[in-house]
Amino acid sequence: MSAAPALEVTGRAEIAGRTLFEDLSLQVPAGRWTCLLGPSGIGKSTLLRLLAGLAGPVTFTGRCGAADGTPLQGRVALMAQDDLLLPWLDVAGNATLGARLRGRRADPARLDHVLAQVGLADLATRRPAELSGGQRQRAALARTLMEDRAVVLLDEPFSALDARSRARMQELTADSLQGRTVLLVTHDPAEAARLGHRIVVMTERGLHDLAPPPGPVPRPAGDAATLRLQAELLEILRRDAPTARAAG
Ligand SMILES: Nc1ncnc2c1ncn2[C@@H]1O[C@H](COP(=O)(O)OP(=O)(O)OP(=O)(O)O)[C@@H](O)[C@H]1O
Repeated sequence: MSAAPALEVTGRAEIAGRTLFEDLSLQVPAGRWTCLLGPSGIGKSTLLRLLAGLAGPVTFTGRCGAADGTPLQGRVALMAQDDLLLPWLDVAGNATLGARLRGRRADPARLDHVLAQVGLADLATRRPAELSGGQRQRAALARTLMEDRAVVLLDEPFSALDARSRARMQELTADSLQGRTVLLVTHDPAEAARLGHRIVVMTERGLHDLAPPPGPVPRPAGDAATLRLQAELLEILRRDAPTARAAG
């Protein structure tokens, strides 16, 4: 894996003739977890797609990419909100798709390890249609972990999981992605408070930066400072428009 770079997105974006954000300035520190929250439709997934080089219908003006100026291509993995599993491939085939698309053979020992980590070792030969929503999401997570990239963009990666699996997958992912630059989009204040070295709320008025609780991630869910931040985040998200200031 190459060294994990810091990321930056500075500029404005428009989609279908509508301004999505203006004068946005987001810095994502190198080798850390940044959690991004905000109301539905504000542009969080769009930011991830821009960083992944998938602009789609978005017109973006500004700087978007690694702060070291080197293209992110080949250094970034995106786990999209939609699991994007190929229906004709089984779990193992989907998890190793990236390697095969690059004309390589995935390391079978690593595949076994990752599938065991996400709890899908016994379901490796199942097709997506034979999986539950949570199992599909874990298959998509396995594919992302198999990519072994320095920059990992996660769009609500644990949203379909039951509480127990969610806690386990948060811990596994935090452990597996140590030292990488991770940008995690989530609607869950508890998740952000557990996992974020940096926590940013995106609103119509801009970015709102919150000080993370002390301690290494993943923080214990019942930790007093983590619970306090969770409550603060919930309050901010319930308010329509928190005081905005550029996160930088
Ligand atoms: N292909 C498209 N054409 C037109 N508008 C789009 C398209 N894709 C997304 N949008 C609009 O862009 C805006 C931002 O979408 P985006 O998916 O980035 O929001 P989000 O903050 O990630 O929302 P959520 O939390 O619901 O996933 C939304 O208003 C959405 O309707």
